[in-house]
Amino acid sequence: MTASDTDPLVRVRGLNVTFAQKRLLGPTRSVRAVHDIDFDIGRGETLGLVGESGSGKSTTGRALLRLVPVESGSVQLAGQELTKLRGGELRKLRAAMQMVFQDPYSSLDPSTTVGASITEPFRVHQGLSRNQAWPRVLELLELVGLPASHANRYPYEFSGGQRQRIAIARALALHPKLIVCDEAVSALDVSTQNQVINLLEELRAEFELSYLFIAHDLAVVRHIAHRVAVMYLGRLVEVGPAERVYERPAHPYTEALLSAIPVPNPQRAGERERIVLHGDLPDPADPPAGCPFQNRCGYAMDICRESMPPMTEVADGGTVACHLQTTGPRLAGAVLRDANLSVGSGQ
Ligand SMILES: Nc1ncnc2c1ncn2[C@@H]1O[C@H](COP(=O)(O)OP(=O)(O)OP(=O)(O)O)[C@@H](O)[C@H]1O
Repeated sequence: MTASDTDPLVRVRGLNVTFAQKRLLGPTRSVRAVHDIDFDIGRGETLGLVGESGSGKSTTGRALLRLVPVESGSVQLAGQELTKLRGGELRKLRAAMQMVFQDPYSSLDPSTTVGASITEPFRVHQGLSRNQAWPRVLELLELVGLPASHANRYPYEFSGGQRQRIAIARALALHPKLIVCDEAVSALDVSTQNQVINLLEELRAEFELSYLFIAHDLAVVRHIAHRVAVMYLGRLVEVGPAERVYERPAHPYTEALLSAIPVPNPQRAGERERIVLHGDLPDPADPPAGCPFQNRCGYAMDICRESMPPMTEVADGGTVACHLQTTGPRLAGAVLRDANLSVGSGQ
């Protein structure tokens, strides 16, 4: 099957990932980390994937790259089904899809110069010697804003932001189509975060890259995502154009995540009520009945405890899995609060 330029680069349908978790006490249990999710990523598009720790974001990113076993569902890259690939075909795929992690220390060998680390993809995938790959390494370092002369330095000689640039340089080596950035800027201070995000943005525009940009914090994603997908307990609960999601969240969980972002303009500070989510994310091995968010949702109705809401279209863009969309008032911030539904508000 071939894909036209207008088809999405990535097409995920009905993706499920289940882990067997061994426990010290008690039998091994089965945890569905990703539950029947669908999404697309366009060519040159950045999809932000947000949600609390444990919601299944990293597992989703890893499943795209086949770094965790896919239980069922379809993942296509440019029209090619990836879930059935083996051996050499899988290695080719790994060149087209790369991952940048939160902690580049884990991906950069501390005892190897960064230049030598960046030669690795050329050696493994293209059979080049270190000398043959070296000119490309120098180009890549300059592309990510580092002097080529730093190629002979070791990871510990760089700051966190510089190490992340090196990880990005290595990810770019084989001209990928998609980069999964898994909390790639989360450990950096805000100004370094902005610099790395600006770099990612420049590279996206120059090479028509697509990103799955994973972060637990909606504030980080705001500056880079064209669309945002919100994940809760292994499920996507809302997907939509970034502007709409930030201005008019359609899911109470998205609204709560947004309410935790400080409002930069003090004159607007009173406009957004802080919504405190009580309790932790439920145990994914023992999810609540009905909607997975119902036991923490200030708007929960009887139906929410009984049945899983289907994904439905939001009038001004995207989709949401929430009974409010079909039953009762739709969530549109102030509208719901005016309707005097209970919102757990904090300080
Ligand atoms: N290799 C694994 N073996 C067993 N369980 C796993 C494994 N990886 C993830 N899980 C479980 O899957 C669920 C989702 O984890 P995942 O890391 O994908 O979430 P996340 O949203 O990325 O959170 P975080 O930001 O903390 O990484 C969690 O319950 C986690 O314990």
